[in-house]
Amino acid sequence: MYKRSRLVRVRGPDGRYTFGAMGEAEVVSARGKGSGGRGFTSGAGETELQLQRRRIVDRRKQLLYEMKEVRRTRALQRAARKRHGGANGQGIATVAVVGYTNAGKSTLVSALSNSDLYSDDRLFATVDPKVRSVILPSGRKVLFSDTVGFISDLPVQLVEAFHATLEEVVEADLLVHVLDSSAPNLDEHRETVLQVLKQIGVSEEKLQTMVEVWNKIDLEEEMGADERLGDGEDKVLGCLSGAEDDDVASDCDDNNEDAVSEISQGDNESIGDEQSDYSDGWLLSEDEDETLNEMGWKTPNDQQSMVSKEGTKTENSSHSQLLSVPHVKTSAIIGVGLQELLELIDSKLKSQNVVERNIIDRKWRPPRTEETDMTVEQ
Ligand SMILES: Nc1nc2c(ncn2[C@@H]2O[C@H](COP(=O)(O)OP(=O)(O)OP(=O)(O)O)[C@@H](O)[C@H]2O)c(=O)[nH]1
Ligand SMILES: [Mg+2]
Repeated sequence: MYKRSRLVRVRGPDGRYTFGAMGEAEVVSARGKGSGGRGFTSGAGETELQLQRRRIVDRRKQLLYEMKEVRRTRALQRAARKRHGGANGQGIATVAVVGYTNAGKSTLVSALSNSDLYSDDRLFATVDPKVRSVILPSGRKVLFSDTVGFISDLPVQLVEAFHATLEEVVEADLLVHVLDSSAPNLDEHRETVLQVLKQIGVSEEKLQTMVEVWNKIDLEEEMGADERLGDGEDKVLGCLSGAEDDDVASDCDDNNEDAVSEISQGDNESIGDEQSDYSDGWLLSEDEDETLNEMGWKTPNDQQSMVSKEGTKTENSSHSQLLSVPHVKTSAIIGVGLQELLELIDSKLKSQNVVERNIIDRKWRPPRTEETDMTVEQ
């Protein structure tokens, strides 16, 4: 969608008109025959611009279809997991590991499960959740779901794209929030993650029971707070979060600036309706709001109004989160704090079971009537 809204005719370095950075200024006939760009078209056909647009639309359709399939498969897998009993007949509990991108989620899940998940020092290393089974100290088996990392102001399209992944989070029995303790903006990261969790419909109750892990404590000892985040990473995040800092903003736009300045007046007609959504309209284009509503998600607009309506409430709850201390400090790399984390997860799941059982007990207790009282007395 981003590319689609940026398909404009621009003058290339050789003086020829091209589409975007790489397109060709050819006029292509309906049969796909190029006419050499000499202004000659053979009958009704598609211009290169239309062709490029159609390709993008088709590709998007295909990807949306595939995502639907992924969601369907995962839903079936989750249902199967719930059916297959754990120790006492209930399904195997799932623990979703969430957190800001690059916090070390994959590394931590790998360390906990003695397996190897792909981890990398870059944004969005994980885009597909992987499930790993882990035996807790009590002997109980649980499944850890490594998830995609969050970033501030997750664009609508990305929220949509990660929907299947984020469903795993909503469905999980317990959430483990991994924070990079060496990140200078740890509080912002925490806020972002909480916002996204709320946005995707995680219940307040689950947020309350969420375990907070401060990872990378080995780095904490090694370096000072100021030299923590790499320059490049800051900039990328700045672009994604629409930062208004001049330095960052100009860096983000560098790639597009030439193209923008070189759009000549005569090109307006070929730009057509692209013109209207050229400037960042891709974030909110078309039916996105509808799509999200269909999924039962809160759109960014909803969320804004939700924040302003429930301003005090949101502030209060996030404030209490901000003041909270980490439950566990870990280093996924050198293996510190892992046992402690597993023990905490064990006890959280145990207490959850007790609460659930209490609710069921209460639900099934027959109503107290005089007759039953008398029966008991006899
Ligand atoms: N020093 C140190 N580095 C760590 C630790 N845990 C993870 N890393 C490094 O941090 C980087 C990111 O780790 P990942 O596990 O890919 O992070 P992630 O949270 O899964 O990232 P996304 O999948 O992009 O959301 C990698 O280079 C890891 O080696 C840790 O405890 N200490
Ligand atoms: Mg990862």
